[in-house]
Amino acid sequence: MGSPILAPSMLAADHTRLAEDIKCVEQAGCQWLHVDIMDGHFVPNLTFGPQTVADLRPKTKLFLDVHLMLDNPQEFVEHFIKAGADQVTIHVEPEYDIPGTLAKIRELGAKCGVVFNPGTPVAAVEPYLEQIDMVLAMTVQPGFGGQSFQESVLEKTKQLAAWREERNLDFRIQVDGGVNADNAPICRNNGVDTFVAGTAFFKSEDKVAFRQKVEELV
Ligand SMILES: O=C(CO)[C@@H](O)[C@H](O)COP(=O)(O)O
Ligand SMILES: [Fe+2]
Repeated sequence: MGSPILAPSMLAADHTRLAEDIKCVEQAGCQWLHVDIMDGHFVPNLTFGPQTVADLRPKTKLFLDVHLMLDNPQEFVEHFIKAGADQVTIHVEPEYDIPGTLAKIRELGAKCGVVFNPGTPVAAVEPYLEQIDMVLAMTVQPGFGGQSFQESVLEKTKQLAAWREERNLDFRIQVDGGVNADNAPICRNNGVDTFVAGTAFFKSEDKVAFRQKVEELV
């Protein structure tokens, strides 16, 4: 299990002043920034495109963790990696060439991961575990920030952690949706090492303390 990492989600930032809000993420001592890309088809919402990532890239050294919520991610991974994404995660629910897309992400020099929704069986990601750097277990239905954490998903992160250990694999296990400083400990107890937090991070008065709680430093 990797050391705990907090990845604040840019979705909950002020979209008219992204560069300033990203400075808050850096000042909190974070290493990662989670960037949600939505297409209005796979999820009923729209967010950012490759241009946003390209414009942010020279402004920050944060590890850009790009979560693609697209029906056709295979058509966009190259654009996001060329724009500066450090890692790209792709959903397993749409029909497309998932192993080929993961291989393409790696060839283009980024880390890769797979994502599954709360209603998707954990078995859907099992075929890719040897090919990835991270599995993202959604703890809300994707599309919007500010929803309630679905604790039942942690049975699946526990299963992922068991597979990781039994097979001597080395992927991170991330949760995304409704994550806060109160539910981070139960996530950690179920194998999670990477925590996306949008609303809870940006609303917290003391962002350094928030990070320290989630990363188990206090
Ligand atoms: O991918 C998504 C939503 O689809 C997330 O990354 C959200 O941005 C998390 O926001 P909070 O639930 O933490 O407010
Ligand atoms: Fe996300």
